Amino acid sequence: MNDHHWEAARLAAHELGVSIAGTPETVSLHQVSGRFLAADLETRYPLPHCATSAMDGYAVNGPGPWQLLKPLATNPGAGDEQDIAVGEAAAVVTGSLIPQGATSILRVEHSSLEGNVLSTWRDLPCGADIRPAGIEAAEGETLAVAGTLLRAGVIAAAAVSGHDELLVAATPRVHLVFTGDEVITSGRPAPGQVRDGFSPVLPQVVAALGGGECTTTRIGDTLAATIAALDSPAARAAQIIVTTGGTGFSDRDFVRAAARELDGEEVISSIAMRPGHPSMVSRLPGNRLLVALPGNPLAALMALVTVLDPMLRGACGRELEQVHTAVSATDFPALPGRTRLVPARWIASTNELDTLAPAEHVAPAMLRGLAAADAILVVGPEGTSKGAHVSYLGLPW
Ligand SMILES: Nc1nc2c(c(=O)[nH]1)N[C@H]1C(S)=C(S)[C@@H](COP(=O)(O)OP(=O)(O)OC[C@H]3O[C@@H](n4cnc5c(N)ncnc54)[C@H](O)[C@@H]3O)O[C@H]1N2
Ligand code: MOO
Repeated sequence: MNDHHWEAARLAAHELGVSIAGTPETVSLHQVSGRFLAADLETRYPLPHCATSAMDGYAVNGPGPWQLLKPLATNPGAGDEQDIAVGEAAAVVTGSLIPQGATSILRVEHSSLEGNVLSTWRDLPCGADIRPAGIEAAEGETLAVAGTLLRAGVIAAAAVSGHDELLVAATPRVHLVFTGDEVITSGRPAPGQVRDGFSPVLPQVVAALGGGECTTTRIGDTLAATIAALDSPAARAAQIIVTTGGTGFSDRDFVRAAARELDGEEVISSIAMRPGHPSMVSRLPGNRLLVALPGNPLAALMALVTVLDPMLRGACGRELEQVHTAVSATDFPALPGRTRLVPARWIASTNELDTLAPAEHVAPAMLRGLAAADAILVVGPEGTSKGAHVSYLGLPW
């Protein structure tokens, strides 16, 4: 078996994702939540596009007291703003256009009105509470770059900067195949059975990473069932097929053999990582990618972080996530030929960088450590020592 280095596996998976990226599509702002921008988001006009009042009160010209020309404000946009000369004022509300001649806005709570003479006991600097046109952004200024996840803040900014629809990355179609005769989906497992840790989370994780809604199927451990699952109409309609389990070399593991039977080209045979070593990526006919995650639950999720996240990023026009740097709370001895991925927690420290401590219960078949984790330590084969820098990735879900 020819191991891919961990970094090389990530890069290869990202490139494979790029190779299956679909044509970006234009989608209504009301439907873009959770999608990824396919082009930089630029303002269509200056923000704000006209000078407006930031407060309810009075537009005034020069120092007070002022003659109030217009005691009642009209709605912003009514188009009946009145020019004011030095010593004059006109009522405004928040968002009103600034009348010609106004030098500042006097807040209503800082004003007193006797007859039509308006005054204030406060200092009123020139420009106070006037929102000048373009103060937030010029026309054509970039608010978010291609690859940004469209969430509330960006979508709202797109709306107020003049967009009705956005160009978003195409959603790669993903088909999930859960293998294992012993895997049950509810209740208490009998001896030899296990509860399925993948089907309750993989669809959501795939969707969050840009894969949209998945199709899923569950199969037992036979070669025929595995071939049929990789060649079913749903699997043939998908661009990425993800299997769980069956990556090993026992007479009960069929994913590699099934991929070969279907003329798959094994691009990644295994990854020099722990856990997750038997992960496999194959290119199936029809420009479809097979990501085979191991059955051990932590191994599968660390393989997902290593391969599926980069692949979906590539397919959605996003960059590979760069690893970050923290301080290691513990020694990790060298482990020649293996990169370790270890669920970890932030701990209080006085270091210049934040400190990550490995979680407990992080063997390949355990999920307890991941359940408590804030991040994933990435420890190279050379290991690291307490207090030294160490790489980490955020949790992608
Ligand atoms: N002789 C060797 N045995 C194993 C090796 C090895 O190098 N030599 N590698 C080990 C490693 S590392 C891993 S990882 C696993 C890979 O196993 P498979 O991908 O073939 O997966 P299975 O054999 O089908 O299952 C392994 C394990 O995971 C449990 N499982 C499967 N599906 C689920 C699920 N949906 N939810 C929870 N748990 C699941 C399954 O019951 C098994 O216990 O092989 C090692 N063996
Ligand atoms: O590497 Mo396996 O992937 O330890 O469970």
